Amino acid sequence: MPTPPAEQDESKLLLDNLVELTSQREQEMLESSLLSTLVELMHVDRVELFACRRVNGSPYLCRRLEALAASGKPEVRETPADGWLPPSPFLRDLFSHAHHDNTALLRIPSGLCLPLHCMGNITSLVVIHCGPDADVNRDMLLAMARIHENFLRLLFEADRDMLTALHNRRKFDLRFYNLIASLQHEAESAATHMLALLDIDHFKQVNDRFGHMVGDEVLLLMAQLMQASFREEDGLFRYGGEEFALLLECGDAEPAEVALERFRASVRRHVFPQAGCITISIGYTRITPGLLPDQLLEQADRALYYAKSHGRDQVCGFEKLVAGGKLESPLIADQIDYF
Ligand SMILES: Nc1nc2c(ncn2[C@@H]2O[C@H](COP(=O)(O)OP(=O)(O)OP(=O)(O)O)[C@@H](O)[C@H]2O)c(=O)[nH]1
Repeated sequence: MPTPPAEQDESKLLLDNLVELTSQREQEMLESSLLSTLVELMHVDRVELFACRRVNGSPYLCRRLEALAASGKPEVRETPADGWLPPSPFLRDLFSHAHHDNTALLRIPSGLCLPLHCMGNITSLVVIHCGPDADVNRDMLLAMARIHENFLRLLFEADRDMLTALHNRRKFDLRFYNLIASLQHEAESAATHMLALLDIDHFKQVNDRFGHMVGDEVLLLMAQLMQASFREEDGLFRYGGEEFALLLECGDAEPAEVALERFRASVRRHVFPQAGCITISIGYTRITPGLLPDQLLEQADRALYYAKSHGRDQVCGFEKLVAGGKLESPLIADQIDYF
């Protein structure tokens, strides 16, 4: 029996949305695609996404995205940040009891709440504003959530370093290039952005004296110390081997310098099992709009090289070294090359 035209339209809409959903390569794009798909398939006016995280074991939510029905494709936009807030009472149970229940779909006063998981944690909540009594296709909704989660896991694995679980070089490149592109478009950025390169001192000796497994453990512990020391929104990456990259945002350069120096001192105080005392050297530079990614990386790398060749266990800023006459200004180098 031929399929009725209305069902054909629904199936085509579903397939088109699945194609779009699965072609995304970034978490933000994947989420925006899911919201827009849900608005279309559920025939609702509004779907929202809340990011979830735990601080000292307690869950917090932050409203991030919303999709609104529009003529043609739904309109997806970032919502103004309200900050991280504890979940409302009817959502609290979700985080305590139903945490591992992958089929949870909650009725809430405004409609439905669909939790999304990645690596065993609820990473976001989707709120579908369909009213309390809407008749919904539960199976289809849950299937969409599972497809989204599978792709999220693939993205998570593609973006992470296997040893430390920090973001990897691929993710760094993407984040760094996007940041530079966004700064080019802002006439004057209110925030200061810093790029720092961090390298473990004499790491070869750790491997040589204690073996690669202990070396690997030092890398893993170093990543955990970084996560405990820097803010959630700071970008922390394993750049390669025993080198890490950081992207920090702050009001001006000084707090970033203080944070880097505080981290260097905390590593120096830390006693690593077997390897004992380990030090790090850090080179950083301000992400000045107009400079290319390679130029900025070279500046941070020159500051790191300076730290390494002047005793290690220190934090050096490129701009300060130039101002102090300890490194040649890139402008002078350019002029020499040019003329
Ligand atoms: N265990 C372990 N070692 C690694 C890994 N990646 C790189 N290394 C080692 O890191 C060491 C880096 O050594 P070098 O580049 O000579 O630098 P260093 O000994 O840290 O000396 P300085 O940087 O000059 O202070 C090499 O021995 C690499 O084999 C890894 O994933 N695990």
